[in-house]
Amino acid sequence: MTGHDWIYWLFGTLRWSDFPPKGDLIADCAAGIAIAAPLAVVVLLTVKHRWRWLWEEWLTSLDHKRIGIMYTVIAFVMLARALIEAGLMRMQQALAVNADGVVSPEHFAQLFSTHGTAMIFFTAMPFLTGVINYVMPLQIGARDLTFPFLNAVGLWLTAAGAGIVMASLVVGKFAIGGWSAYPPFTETPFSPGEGVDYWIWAVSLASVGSMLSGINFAVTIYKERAPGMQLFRMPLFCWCALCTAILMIFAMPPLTVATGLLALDRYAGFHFFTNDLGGNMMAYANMFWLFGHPEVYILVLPAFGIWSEVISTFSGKRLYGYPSMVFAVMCIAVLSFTVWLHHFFTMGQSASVNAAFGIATMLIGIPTGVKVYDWLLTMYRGRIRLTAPMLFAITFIACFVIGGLSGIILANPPVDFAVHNSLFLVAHFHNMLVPGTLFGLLAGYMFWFPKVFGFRLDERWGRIAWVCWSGGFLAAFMPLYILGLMGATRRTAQFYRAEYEPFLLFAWAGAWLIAFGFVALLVQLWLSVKRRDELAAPIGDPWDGHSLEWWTPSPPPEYNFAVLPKVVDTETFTVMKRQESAYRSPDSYEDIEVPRNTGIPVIIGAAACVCAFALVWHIWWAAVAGFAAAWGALIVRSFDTDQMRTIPAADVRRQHEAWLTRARAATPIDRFAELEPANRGRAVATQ
Ligand code: HEA
Ligand code: HEM
Ligand SMILES: [Cu+2]
Repeated sequence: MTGHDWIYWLFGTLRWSDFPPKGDLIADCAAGIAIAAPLAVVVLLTVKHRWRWLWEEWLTSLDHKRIGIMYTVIAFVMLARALIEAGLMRMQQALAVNADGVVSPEHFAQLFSTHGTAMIFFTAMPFLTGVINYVMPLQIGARDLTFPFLNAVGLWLTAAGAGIVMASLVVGKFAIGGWSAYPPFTETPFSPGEGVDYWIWAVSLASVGSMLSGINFAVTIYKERAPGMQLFRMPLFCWCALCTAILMIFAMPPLTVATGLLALDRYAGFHFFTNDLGGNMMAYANMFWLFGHPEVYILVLPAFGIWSEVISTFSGKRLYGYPSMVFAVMCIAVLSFTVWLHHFFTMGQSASVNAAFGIATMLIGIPTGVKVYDWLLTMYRGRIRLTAPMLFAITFIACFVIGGLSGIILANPPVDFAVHNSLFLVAHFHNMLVPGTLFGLLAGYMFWFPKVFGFRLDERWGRIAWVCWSGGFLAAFMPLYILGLMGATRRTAQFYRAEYEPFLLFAWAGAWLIAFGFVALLVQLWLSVKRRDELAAPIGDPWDGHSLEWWTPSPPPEYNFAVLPKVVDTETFTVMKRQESAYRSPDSYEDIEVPRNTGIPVIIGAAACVCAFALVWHIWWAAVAGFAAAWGALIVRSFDTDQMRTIPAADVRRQHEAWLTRARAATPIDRFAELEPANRGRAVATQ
């Protein structure tokens, strides 16, 4: 064997030249941050002697609440990254009208590919999975998800995928084929090198993780509801979570298959999606969008659930038209599997096929409209409290209707031929994803934060964030509708028409405002942590809530409920408060079983990450080792018969009675002193 063979055997295609410096200032800064930030965390943890705490309390935890929080942390980290990329793209396009701008076309292509991938798979998905993880079991009166171990495996697979996307900042390059990675462009002849492989393995890990989460959520909702919690008594958020879960179960596998087949094409010389030897890229387009369209509803349905909770709570009213809301979500979920072809009207079907899918697409406007009217009617004559989440909700309704209507425009095949892949399309989908999904998740974060940590977030900075995000969104994306109609195409690094410039500059200013919005969120968090004693809300019901999660202490004990609630209504907690039975001592307590912590999911995630990284670089021995380690860890776990831990009834009683005593002693004024002074009067009035 020659020396060169040995290098290939050991390091695959990885060479020194794949490491920084890469000779490009922006790429090197990005690599620097991607190395320095985790290093800083490592140093901080070491200096503060926090490793054991992190491992024992967090990383190995199977508690759905902690897993939910860890998902949210991943989401925030990836949001920061994807926002920086978005800002760079806005800067490039604004500065590159009849000029070179700041990044090369190839770098620009990497930016929209990583931005799209990071936002969809590693920001929005972990965020919504995190919120469902945290809130859904509490709302249905359950002690955990049905499969806590599987839940942790899903988390660590997602983390592994995010790790792979982050690694591409430092080692080699990410794909330039967009978030949808269409072949034949992503086949080896057109995209040699590691970029597409990074995309394939990152997305594969995320897709498997999400499918596992979907199964877990659906089974939990079917099996773990508290006594009396009939399906039609579940809070609307749980219905949305259920429909999301079903979409995850059915929509993720086509993606896993599509990425798998693309991998076979690239690694083993298959021809599924090539233009010759019997391949057909349309098979990919169909599979990708068979996932991709339901995916956009996976992204938006949990947000619909959050909006429903936020709007009803801060309007001091029951949700208007609950059954119609439930049927609307179910209709949207079912219809979302019948419209995927609208993403490629221009790719050669007959006019009648296009018409069928166009009509199916437009039909989704009806159940969505039902929801919009129900939200408006929930607010109508309510005692509205304009807290930060509620302000986001109002912006959402106004903006989402505009984005929905632009979707209906795109659903007309002849019109779509004119604006397909233009900035009009980019405006449409950001108009759904930013005010719909992202604002929804941010509102959920602010709404449930006091539940999770026992103190509220600072309202003033919440409002500042709201102003920046809403104004920034409008400024950044409304000009894109106009640009699209003027003919500007998506995924374009440079334009040569001077009349685009003012709109692009305006959009860039919007991106800055959004960046301030993100900083405002960080300031809000920092200030709130500093002022946590003042903002404390330990009794657990800071907003005068309706559903069961507000009936536990904040933060809730690891077993969620000392005694399981008896559910009598969609708004059981409101009923309990009215009957003054919410804080009564139960007749008896029982021992509670909770899952023991285990490091195996972390090992599986780490092994999967190694395997994926090795596959990207063709380091076969490491890929096999990673794969074997992941499955080996799973097999080891299957022999572990001591997976549960019992919390004695006496401990449960002690903790619970202490909280009850405090809760009973609190007058309504005390309880709502947990609210910002401006809102206190109104909240007390709603009591
Ligand atoms: C959260 C994400 C999200 C959501 C909710 C939607 C919702 C909708 N989308 Fe969008 N869409 C995307 C994200 C989303 N989309 C993305 C990411 C892409 C591009 C991907 C890519 O190419 O990279 C895309 C692309 C896309 C296309 C492809 C265009 C092209 O490639 O050329 C089309 C075409 O039909 C479309 C249509 C619609 C429609 C009709 C809805 C409807 O669901 C909207 C329904 C809502 C309303 C209509 C408003 C409220 C209703 C009323 C007030 C009632 C009255 C109105 C009527 C009865 C009409 N979308
Ligand atoms: C909030 C500020 C955001 C800004 C300023 C922004 C900006 C951009 C820009 C400039 C592009 C490239 C458009 C082009 O092709 O010319 C883009 C693409 C994209 N964005 Fe965003 N974005 C934002 C938020 C989001 C969010 C929250 C999501 C998803 C949840 C998202 C998902 C996408 C996707 C999927 C693409 C397409 C990538 C591709 O072409 O393959 N974006 N964005
Ligand atoms: Cu679609």
